[in-house]
Amino acid sequence: MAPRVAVVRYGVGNIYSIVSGLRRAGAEPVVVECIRNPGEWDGIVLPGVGAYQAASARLHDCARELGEALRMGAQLLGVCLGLQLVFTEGREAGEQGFGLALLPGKVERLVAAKLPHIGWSRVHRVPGRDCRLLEGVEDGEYFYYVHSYAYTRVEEPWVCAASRYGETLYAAVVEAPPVYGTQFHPERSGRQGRRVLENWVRLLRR
Ligand SMILES: NC(=O)CC[C@H](N)C(=O)O
Repeated sequence: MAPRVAVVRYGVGNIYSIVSGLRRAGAEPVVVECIRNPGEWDGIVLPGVGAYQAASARLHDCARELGEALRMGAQLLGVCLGLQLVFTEGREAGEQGFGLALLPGKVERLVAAKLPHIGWSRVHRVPGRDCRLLEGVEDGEYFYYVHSYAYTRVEEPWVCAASRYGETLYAAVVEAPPVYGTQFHPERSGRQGRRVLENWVRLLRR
């Protein structure tokens, strides 16, 4: 039985590449506006397209049920914007927005000559930290990014891999079970991205 995964649609961008990536990774993805039946889900994905403020406003409408689903055993995967929404707050377009605060800290603007960062960057594990999403992936592999903001407290124990863009070193992979996230887009990162999704799906109860 394929694990059931809710893909929360809060942004305006195309989420169907993450839906097909999850299906290829062995899950049964269902696009939802909000989490209504917390016990129904083995996994919840916060996809990575859209603006922080709009997404956080929509997501707060179902933060309670999302938290209940995690308490009932669902695993969370935040992708790009979705990872950013896991933290306490984010700053985008000069405004302050509030995330789900599942992990402490804020998302900040990258320091670089050219933004957004659109393209492939190397992802390096943080030495000594277990990174289940990167199992079977070579250290220094390239993953695809589209962002201007990131979580930069790479010294925190839940950051298990990092990338650098411009002058900013930032979290590429975050793991604090049942919360997982990637700043890159695994669904747009070829075979190594597919492996990341397979690793996450494998964590879900059957
Ligand atoms: N892909 C995205 O939606 C990017 C997330 C966020 N808007 C950022 O610029 O970092």
